[in-house]
Amino acid sequence: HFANSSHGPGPDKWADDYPVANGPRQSPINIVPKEALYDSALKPLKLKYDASNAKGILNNGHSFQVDFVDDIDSSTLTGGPISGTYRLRQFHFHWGASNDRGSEHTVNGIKFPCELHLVHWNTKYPSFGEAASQPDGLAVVGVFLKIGAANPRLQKVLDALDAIRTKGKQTTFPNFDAKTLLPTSLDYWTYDGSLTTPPLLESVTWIVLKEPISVSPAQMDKFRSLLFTGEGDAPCCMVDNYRPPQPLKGRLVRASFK
Ligand SMILES: Cc1cc(C(C)C)[n+](CCc2cnc[nH]2)c(C(C)C)c1
Ligand SMILES: [Zn+2]
Repeated sequence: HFANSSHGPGPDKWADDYPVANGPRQSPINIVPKEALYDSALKPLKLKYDASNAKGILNNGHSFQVDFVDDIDSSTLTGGPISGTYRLRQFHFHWGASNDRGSEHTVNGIKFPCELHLVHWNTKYPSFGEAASQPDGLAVVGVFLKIGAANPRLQKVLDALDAIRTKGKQTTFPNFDAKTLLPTSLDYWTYDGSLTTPPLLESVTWIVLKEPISVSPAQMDKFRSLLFTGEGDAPCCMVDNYRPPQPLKGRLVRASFK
C-alpha cells in the first residue's frame, strides 16, 4: 500500500494527523463470508446509469477517476441497504505492483489484484462535499477484479490512460456506461465504513459485490503505466495505492444472499 514516500506518510502514520484512522468504522476490512449475516430485509441494488453523464477522466495523484455529471438524478443508486437516492459522482480503482495484491477489501484474507469503487452521494444533502462528512452521506459499490480473460469493457477506460499518465492530467471521457463494468450478479456484502485515504471520513455505506469481473495481466500492466508524480517530476509508478484491512471493531457485515 502507499508506503512513506514523496507524497506523504503511509497508512501506518495517518493516525498522527487523522485520529479517526483508529476510529470505530474504518475501511477497508477483511470480509469473512461465513461470519456475514444474511439479511432478507436487504433490497436488491438498483443502479440506473446514464452513459451521457460521463464527463472526463483524471489522474488525481493517488488513482485515476472517471467523473460524472451529478447535478441531476440521472445516474443513481437506490435500493440495497440504503434509503433515498444516491447520485453517481465518480469511479476509480486501487491496484498492486503485482497480481498478488491491490484490492482494499479482502475475502477470507484473499487479496485481488484490483478493486473498482463506484462512488455515490446522498441527495438529501446539498452537495458531494457536504455528504462526505455525514454518516449516511456516501455509498460506494466495490467490485473485485480477478485475473482472467481480457475485459473489453474495461479496455475502453484503459485506452484513455496514455493521455493522463502524470498527476493532474485529465481528458474528456464522454458516453461511458459504468454499468458495463458490473458483474452479472449484484449479490453483495454491506457494512458501515469510511474513506480509505485521509481524511478517512466515516461516511461510507460500503456495498461490496461478491462476483468479481475479469482483468487480464496485460490490462493490469496498463494500470501500472500511470504515475503518482507530475510531469517533470522524477517518475514514480502508480501502484499499491490501497489501504490494508482495518479492525472490524464489532461491526456487523450483512449479506444480501444466502
Ligand atoms: C470526499 C472524498 C471521498 C473519497 C472517496 C469516497 C471517493 N475520497 C477518496 C478516498 C477513497 C478512495 N477510495 C475509498 N476512499 C476522497 C479523497 C480525495 C480524500 C475524498
Ligand atoms: Zn477507492
